[in-house]
Amino acid sequence: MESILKKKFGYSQFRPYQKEIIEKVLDGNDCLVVMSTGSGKSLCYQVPPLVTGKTAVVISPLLSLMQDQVMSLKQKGINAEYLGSSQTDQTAYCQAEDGAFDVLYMTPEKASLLPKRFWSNLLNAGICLLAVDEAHCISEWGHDFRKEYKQLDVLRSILFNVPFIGLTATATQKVQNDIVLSLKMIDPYISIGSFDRKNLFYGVKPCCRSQAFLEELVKEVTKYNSGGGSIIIYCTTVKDTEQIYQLLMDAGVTTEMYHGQMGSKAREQSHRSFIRDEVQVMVATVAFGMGIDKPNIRCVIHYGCPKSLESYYQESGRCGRDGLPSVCFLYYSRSDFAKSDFYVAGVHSENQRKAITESLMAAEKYCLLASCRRRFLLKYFGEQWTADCGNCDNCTRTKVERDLSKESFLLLSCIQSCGGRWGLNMPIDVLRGSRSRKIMENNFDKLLMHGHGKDYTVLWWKALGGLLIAHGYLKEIVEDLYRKVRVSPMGLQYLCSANFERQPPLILPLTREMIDEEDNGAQRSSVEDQSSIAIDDERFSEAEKRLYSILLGLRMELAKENGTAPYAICGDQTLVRITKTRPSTRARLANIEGVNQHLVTNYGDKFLHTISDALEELGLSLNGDTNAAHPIEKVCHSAQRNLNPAKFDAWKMWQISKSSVKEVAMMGRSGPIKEQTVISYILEAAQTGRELDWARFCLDTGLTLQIISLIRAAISKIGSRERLKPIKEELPEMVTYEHIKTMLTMENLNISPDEVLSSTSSSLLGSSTETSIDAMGKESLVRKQKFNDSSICESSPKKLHKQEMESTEEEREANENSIMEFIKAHDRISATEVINYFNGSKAEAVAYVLNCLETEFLVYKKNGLYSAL
Ligand SMILES: Nc1ncnc2c1ncn2[C@@H]1O[C@H](COP(=O)(O)OP(=O)(O)OP(=O)(O)O)[C@@H](O)[C@H]1O
Repeated sequence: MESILKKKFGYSQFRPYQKEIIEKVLDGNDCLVVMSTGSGKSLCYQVPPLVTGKTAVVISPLLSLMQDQVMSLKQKGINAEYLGSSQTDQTAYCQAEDGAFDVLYMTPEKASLLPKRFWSNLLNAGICLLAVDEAHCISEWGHDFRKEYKQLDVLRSILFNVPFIGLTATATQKVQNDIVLSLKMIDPYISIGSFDRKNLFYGVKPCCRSQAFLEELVKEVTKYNSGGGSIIIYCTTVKDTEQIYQLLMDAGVTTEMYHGQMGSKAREQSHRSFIRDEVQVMVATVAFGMGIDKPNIRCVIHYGCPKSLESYYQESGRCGRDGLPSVCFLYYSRSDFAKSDFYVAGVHSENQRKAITESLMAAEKYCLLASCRRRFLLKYFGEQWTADCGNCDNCTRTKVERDLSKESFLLLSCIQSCGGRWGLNMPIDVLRGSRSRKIMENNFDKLLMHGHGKDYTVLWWKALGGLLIAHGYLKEIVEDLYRKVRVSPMGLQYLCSANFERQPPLILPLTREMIDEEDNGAQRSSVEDQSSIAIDDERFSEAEKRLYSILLGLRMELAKENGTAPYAICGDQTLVRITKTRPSTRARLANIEGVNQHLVTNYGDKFLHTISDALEELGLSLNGDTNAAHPIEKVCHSAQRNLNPAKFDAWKMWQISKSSVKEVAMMGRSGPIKEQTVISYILEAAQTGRELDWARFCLDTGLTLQIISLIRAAISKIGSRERLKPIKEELPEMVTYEHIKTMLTMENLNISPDEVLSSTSSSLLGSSTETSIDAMGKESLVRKQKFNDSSICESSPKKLHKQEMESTEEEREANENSIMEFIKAHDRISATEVINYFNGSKAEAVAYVLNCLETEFLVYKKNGLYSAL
């Protein structure tokens, strides 16, 4: 399975839950998968057909989504197709029933209309699973119920022995039960992952629909747009969509628009140009919801509160699917919360009407919150999360807290005196001294607190109401589809402990609305400070930024040539890794996380040539930061610790000014210092998170692969790496304390010395080896006689060590098969170990075969260690 994962998808390891789910499906179990948006659910049904050679049938709600997925899979060399009304290829149907496709998508309508003969033919050819994507659509309790999904149960009796998988990102317990029952699942394996999307920043702000606000919004979008990523602005109405689209276009931001009143051709066109990166900004209604599978959306803005918290989670979840930091903003106005009548119109089922009203209430609460938004979201989906996330507006904003005992007492006692039969409007009107007919009829003008709340606006009181609900002093219920607010037992307790003159302190954080209201709405129309959340630019140098944009151009060109979307060629994060790594060979390219075999075979040479052509002008070297090839778990330890000026100077001179250790030693702040001291200063800088060119550092300090293996042998002999002295005592004089410290520091920082040193030694091997590998392309596995070519690199550091080995051990010669066998038997083995083992062949030749095996996707290297694929 791992081999399929790397070859077809370019990934070196499964994400949490994926492997278990795939194994369960392969064992024939039904499965229910509830995992966050962008967590990688699709892989759970895309891998089994590649393992079994049988078709996976996938039910998906939208044609556009199916088309995008098919396009993406084709770029991975996976045979995929969809059946639906817009399928123009008539042969697709016949091929589908013959089992010609690995993955076959269809809408629920299509699935229930296909004749039995189709299914029995496909069953004969082989079906490995039936996946129901967006499975929450099957449930009336779900936020997006679709009646066509209900008919899918007929397939159960036809596909009796085929495992069914239901997949969704949003399912409460009720919805989960409904999915299992509706799909007639038998003892399903249920996998529920976290709903947390760590890379997303959540922000909310009240807005008024003024011209000034819209202008601010346009400014904001323009700013994000200049950062390069894609943006979606979701509007709640077609009118808003058209207005914002026009404003953006007038401001010179090339934008697409998508809503239900557009013709299907126009919508398709709009969708396509957004997906293909021809435009960066999309203004849309939620009609442009589920179908978006674009990984590099950096910002999702909701202009207007969505109809439910589930929808918000789904729609904002389109953001940052490639795992890079991205932001989700929600701009609401109070009138958005009064739309439940509109949403329930035409819905006959009482259950569904209640579910819709409650979901809107949850979205309202999310908007009005003064505490951590992520915690609220996760709690809503049943996850316990106690800490503040530090990655939402409420966590990052300086909290303004105040004693609101007087105001809270007034509101609580007024709600209690009004009999708990109303929403917030009535008690607030009483507090503000209204003499409306309703108030007079109910004698509420006689209440003690009547008119005592005039100092604050209606909106301020509503915000306080929301705050008291969030803190448990009030509770909101839905009765006969009306929202009512009552004092909770905790609120009653508070009322009992207080009276009109004196109340115990009640310190609460002010919500943004309250602050804005107190400032007389001075900031209400602006989107201001949210923009301070900068998207990490991956810490590119200027030259790397230019290379990245050249590679973006190449990807776009390749996508156009192949009629596909740039992200289907490879994701942005993969492109970042290619930029940082700057591979010189197909093997190095293949090794990069996210690069699959299809890319290497079809576009590999174009990438390599583009990189090598650009480098000279940009002043960058080939085979740059080889550790950037894989996702690195961030090393935090002491990363933020400051360095003292002498250490910082030493690091700066070496890393930035590119001086040698010797030169730095000569130019110490207060006179020359020892080279050993310089080395330890630089290593300390690396430990505090500063960048270091490890390849140059190893060269400068004389650390070689041979020394690394000697140090490793010494460590394994004494069984500890804690103290340097015993290690040093096991080693020849030539190995210094600085060598040992450097190797240990690299390993502590999760940097593989083997990887860094193989890259330096293979660049030392000169271009003849590299070119011959490239020129031989796909059938390039090396022949035996090449190994004995003694002209290659007489001075390789490995040679000395190999001579030592040769004198004591039998000679083992390397060839493609013997190396493969060796790696299979010793999973996760370093290049040095392979080279040392094959003592009958030259080190360079062994490295060369390893390179070729890697290009062929027969072996895979991670953290400098090889595994067989
Ligand atoms: N094992 C993996 N390693 C790295 N990336 C992965 C892995 N599995 C999936 N991905 C990537 O994660 C992204 C999201 O995956 P996917 O589209 O399957 O999400 P999803 O869970 O179906 O989301 P949604 O519910 O929003 O449709 C894709 O770009 C996919 O290629």
